[in-house]
Amino acid sequence: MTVLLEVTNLRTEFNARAGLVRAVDGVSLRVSRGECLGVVGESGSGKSVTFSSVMGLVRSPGRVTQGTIFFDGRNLRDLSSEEMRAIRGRDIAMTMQDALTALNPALTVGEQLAEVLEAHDETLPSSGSARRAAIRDRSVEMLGLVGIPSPDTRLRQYPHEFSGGMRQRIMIAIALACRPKLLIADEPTTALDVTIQAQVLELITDIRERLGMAVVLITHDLGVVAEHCDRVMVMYAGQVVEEGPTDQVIGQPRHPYTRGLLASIPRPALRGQPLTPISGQVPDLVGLPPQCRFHSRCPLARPECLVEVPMRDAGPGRRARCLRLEDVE
Ligand SMILES: Nc1ncnc2c1ncn2[C@@H]1O[C@H](COP(=O)(O)OP(=O)(O)OP(=O)(O)O)[C@@H](O)[C@H]1O
Repeated sequence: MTVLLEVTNLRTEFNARAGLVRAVDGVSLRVSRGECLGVVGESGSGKSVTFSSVMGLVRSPGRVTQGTIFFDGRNLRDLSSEEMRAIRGRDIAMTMQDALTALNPALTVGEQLAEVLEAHDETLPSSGSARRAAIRDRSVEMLGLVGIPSPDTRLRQYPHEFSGGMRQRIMIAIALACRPKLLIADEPTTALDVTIQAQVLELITDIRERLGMAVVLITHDLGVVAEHCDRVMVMYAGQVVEEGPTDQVIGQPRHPYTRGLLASIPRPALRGQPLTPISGQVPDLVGLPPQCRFHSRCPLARPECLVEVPMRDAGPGRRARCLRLEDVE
């Protein structure tokens, strides 16, 4: 499979009152065309900031200060904000955790879909009425694709007229309207009930297979990862700590943090369980010394772990950031 997104050594910092917060520190990752990468980790581990950085959506006081972000052969960090705007929506789309705040309350769903299509769909006819008709047809098709009944009438309604699950679907419809090569879905099912959660995820997987799109699924739910992702990346305190094929990482985790995450969840009930592992807390990201960040919570920690730990080979297609990998079997 060819690589679609390749991020190398990404660092994103926030200038906060308490000091410089290194929310993302040396993150490298790859997403191949058509594959689904799961991204897991406790709250505050840097999942959203990593992918907001990829999208060029980090706002002041935040800033990407290091690294390359190659997408489809171009380093996105070299592009102007206008070029990035063109890529967002057309090539890469991101759905946010909260559909209500991501959607514009003042515009109908049809107007919001039309806005995206107007900006990015180069296949639309150029003349007035034919163009309007094509936009309408495409919008109805997109709402149909995400399972909104009576899309014709629903296009004229505003976001508040839809249920939470429907709003998630609409956000996905808008994200998919221009058939992006990559969909980044940030907690696509938070705040949805279990049945709707399953439907939204099925929908993303189904569309992924039909359109050959790559997906990054950011989630707290390892059951969701097990069911939908080819590979998984585990983040801790701004760094990737383990990465590899989903079945292997979940079946035989190598990093003590991943083991902790999994040990806290009874296996048959992998799905729907919150990630509340291991005692202790994620370290404060201000002024962290260059050493293993999991050290203070790690059952295997030794004094020699107080050094900067690189990602290491952990088996075929697998890597983990731990000096004691050989002892974790
Ligand atoms: N605007 C900001 N100002 C200062 N620090 C920020 C800001 N936004 C994010 N951060 C820092 O970045 C860290 C990582 O945040 P991020 O939202 O990426 O975590 P996450 O893993 O996606 O968490 P969650 O699962 O809760 O969404 C936060 O803990 C916080 O320290």
